Amino acid sequence: MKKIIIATQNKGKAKDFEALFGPLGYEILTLHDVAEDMDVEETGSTFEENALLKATALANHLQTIVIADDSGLEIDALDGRPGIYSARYAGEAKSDEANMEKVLKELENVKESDRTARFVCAIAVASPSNEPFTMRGTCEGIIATERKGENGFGYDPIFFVPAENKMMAELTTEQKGAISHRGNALKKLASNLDDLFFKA
Ligand SMILES: O=P(O)(O)OP(=O)(O)OP(=O)(O)OC[C@H]1O[C@@H](n2cnc3c(O)ncnc32)[C@H](O)[C@@H]1O
Ligand SMILES: [Mg+2]
Repeated sequence: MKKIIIATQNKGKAKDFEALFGPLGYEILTLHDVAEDMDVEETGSTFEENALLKATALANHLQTIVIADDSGLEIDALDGRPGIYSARYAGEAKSDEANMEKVLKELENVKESDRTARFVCAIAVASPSNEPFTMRGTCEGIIATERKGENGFGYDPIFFVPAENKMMAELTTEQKGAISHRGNALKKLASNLDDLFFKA
């Protein structure tokens, strides 16, 4: 099977990518498979900058083409926070539970019509020989007042998707991929995957 390497430590993201790439005939490898110890500092000020940092570091290390994803949740009532700090919003321990708790508390007195938010995903593609590039996908939603659903990861249990009339964590991985920020970013790449990764 053709393999695509993703520079991520996040198992939830890896699962999303497996559902997106699997049907196209690709197997996913992550940092756990190819460079367990690699931890790139996310010092950029945008999703794109951070995705480029992660993809370029691993592409240089492995001398092959690599994808990275930098993503997060932008909440309008919080001026776009947690944004690029989504993974560590409640502290360096990177706890999904604590992050959701913090968001729910900050929105305690915010009415439903003002709880609009979006997931954002920047995907970077880097290789040793070509200029790296990025693409962005988004997914609009509303922050609920309590958790619901068992699927997904991160903020999925508090993110209501009006288009599906369900929480993100109530969707299957396949359903999520069809409407998610990650799926929408990848759609821009999918048409020329083979050209990019497996040029004869
Ligand atoms: O950097 P890597 O190793 O890829 O893993 P990470 O979890 O640190 O990833 P990011 O730096 O891109 O931070 C993304 C955070 O945004 C949130 N997030 C991103 N995509 C999400 C999704 O599809 N569903 C729920 N939360 C998501 C979640 O808290 C992630 O930890
Ligand atoms: Mg990260």
